[in-house]
Amino acid sequence: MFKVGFAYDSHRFAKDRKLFLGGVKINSDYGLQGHSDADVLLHALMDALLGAIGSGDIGTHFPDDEAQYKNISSLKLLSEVKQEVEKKKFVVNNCDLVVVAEKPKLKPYRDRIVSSIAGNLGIDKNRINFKATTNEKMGFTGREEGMAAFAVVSVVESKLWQFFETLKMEGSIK
Ligand SMILES: Nc1ccn([C@@H]2O[C@H](COP(=O)(O)O)[C@@H](O)[C@H]2O)c(=O)n1
Ligand SMILES: C[C@@]1(CO)OP(=O)(O)OP(=O)(O)OC[C@H]1O
Repeated sequence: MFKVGFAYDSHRFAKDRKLFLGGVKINSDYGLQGHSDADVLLHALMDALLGAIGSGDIGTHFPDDEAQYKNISSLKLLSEVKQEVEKKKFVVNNCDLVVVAEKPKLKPYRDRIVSSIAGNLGIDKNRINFKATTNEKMGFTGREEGMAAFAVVSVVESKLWQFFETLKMEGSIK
């Protein structure tokens, strides 16, 4: 069985905070406000993964009033979400991710962000697509009050995935 998940997250800019996107430290005068490291991109990705497997959302798994999550790296939370995906016997097929921000320019970080997420999820880099867009100076992102991110993911049942892998090895499919 194939399933898809979709998610949105946003965080307000804050001084004296480091900016992390996809687990990668980004050069910026501002970071993002949050209980965790506020990695808005990983938050959208995790919520999309949890959505795909019917497991709620990050706020339920990692409550923002629990001290253990204070300033936690969202990469650690992503590892837990990955375990949840495996527990439900699914494999991540692909992720399409977008950050909405006027600045900083994120294109130069694309490869690092993709590698970071692929490494954490243990999947091929070609299964992840990252992009960034401005909001053409409109709305809260346009006014540079914060950043937003969207994520779409697809997951495949592990057994079906193994079946496809066998077909690939036999050369029956690409
Ligand atoms: N924070 C951002 C925003 C955009 N980009 C890149 O610029 C391209 C054009 O963006 P528009 O919002 O004007 O469509 C976009 O496709 C990205 O390649 C970026 O790197 N960082
Ligand atoms: C990531 C968590 C962890 O406590 O905290 P925040 O960084 O505040 O992020 P948000 O997306 O507002 O809420 C989800 C929480 O699970």
